[in-house]
Amino acid sequence: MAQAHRLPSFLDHAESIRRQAAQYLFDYFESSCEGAMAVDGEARIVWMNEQYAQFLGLPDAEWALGRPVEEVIPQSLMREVVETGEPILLDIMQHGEHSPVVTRLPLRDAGGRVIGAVGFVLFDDPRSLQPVMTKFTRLRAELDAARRELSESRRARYRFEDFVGVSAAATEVKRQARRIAQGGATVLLLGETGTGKELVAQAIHAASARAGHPFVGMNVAAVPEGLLEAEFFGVAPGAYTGADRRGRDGKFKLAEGGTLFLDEVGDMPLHLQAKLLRVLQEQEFEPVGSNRVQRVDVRVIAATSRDLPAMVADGRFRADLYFRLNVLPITLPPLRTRREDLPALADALLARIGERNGGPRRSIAASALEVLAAYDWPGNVRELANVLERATMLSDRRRLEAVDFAGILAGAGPAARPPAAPAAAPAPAGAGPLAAAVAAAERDAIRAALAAAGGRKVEAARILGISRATLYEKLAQFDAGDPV
Ligand SMILES: Nc1ncnc2c1ncn2[C@@H]1O[C@H](COP(=O)(O)OP(=O)(O)OP(=O)(O)O)[C@@H](O)[C@H]1O
Repeated sequence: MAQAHRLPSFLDHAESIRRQAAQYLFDYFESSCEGAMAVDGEARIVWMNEQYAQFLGLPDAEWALGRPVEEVIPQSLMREVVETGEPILLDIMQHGEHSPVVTRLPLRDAGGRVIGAVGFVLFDDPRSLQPVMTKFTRLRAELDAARRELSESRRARYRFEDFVGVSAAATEVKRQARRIAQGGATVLLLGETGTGKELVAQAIHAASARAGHPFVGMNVAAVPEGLLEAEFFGVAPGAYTGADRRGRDGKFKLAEGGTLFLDEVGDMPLHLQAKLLRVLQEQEFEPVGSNRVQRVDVRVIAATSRDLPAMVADGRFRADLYFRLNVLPITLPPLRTRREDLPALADALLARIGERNGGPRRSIAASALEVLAAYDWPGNVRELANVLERATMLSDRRRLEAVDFAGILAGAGPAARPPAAPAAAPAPAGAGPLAAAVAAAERDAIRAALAAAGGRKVEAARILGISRATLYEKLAQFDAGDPV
């Protein structure tokens, strides 16, 4: 029974169904479309239905038989189909006032030789295709916009002028970074969270010979470990099923010719450290699921808030990779060791906030700066920007006073408490819409956790009971200026 499909009677039966299907399909097409015709191997018309004859304005279909196709339809491409043996599946043919949508297929004999062609007029007007065309045009516009946005996001946003600081430590960072920008060597940026490592990385790229090429950033700690290798090196076509089956480029490929910023490189799993070392040394790698070596020309700027030498000593970070990365280290000083930068930073950040949110340009009073100077800033400049943004949202004063920071820095410890306010007591920190209060509470919790963890994000995430990735997401939202 299992072999029934090999029996001659079954094969006859199958062939008869196939023939009926072919006939039915042809009849259906012929009657439902606007016109149909066939030509022989010399492109002479051998058949045409009456609808088509009428459409073309001929006396009748028989009149066309035996004539070269161009004599009846001057712009026909049926001869091309016969000569090339290639179908023209969808085309718009100009015929007088009409622009019918047509399809043309070669006809072959049992030996595969082209013996003619058949053509159908699918619609007499391409407007019938309008819904499809509208959708196509919209999708293409969306794709173009997404591509533009992507290339925009691969451009460095910051330059050295954006790195604010007059202290000796800040000036030294800028001097070193400017010098390093000229060469092409790997750079290692060290410093606590929010000290400006990414800003400096972008500035180095923008001042380097690679400025015209992409700047691609990647936060190693924010990507789940299982996805890191694909994220870095890409995936070969066919390596995965589903959405990734066609393969995709990794960050190294995307950064070709430019700079790859690897944030939190200390969080890189050991097995990938070897692959990273190879790219740094040989400028080559293999995508996931491929053994074809790809070459890249990418400058790597790595950053970490971790103590890499201690990690090397513990065996959690490869010594050879550390030495390879540590050729040109730059340490960004924490904000609490350069409080003299606070006035200039507050000024620049208030200008940035004003530009983004609109409204009057705010300034900051000396009394308020005193309050800020007394605080420890575990989240460094990022935290300062967040605190200033909240103060501008909670206060209408154009010149922010100490009292405007009272509720905001209250959770930050006695050192940060402002002197007793002479003016009316400020509104409680939570007054306002619920979403804003929840967001503010979230920020306070994150700030407190970062303070307790001495600025180490992995530890702060543990205290908060959230994943590292979630913490990074929230910090990024704060950077993006999500209202709180
Ligand atoms: N010296 C500075 N002048 C002006 N803005 C700064 C400075 N340093 C940091 N910032 C701002 O602070 C925010 C955080 O900076 P950045 O993301 O570069 O820090 P990071 O050290 O890379 O932090 P993380 O380690 O958490 O990724 C950004 O909005 C950045 O523009």
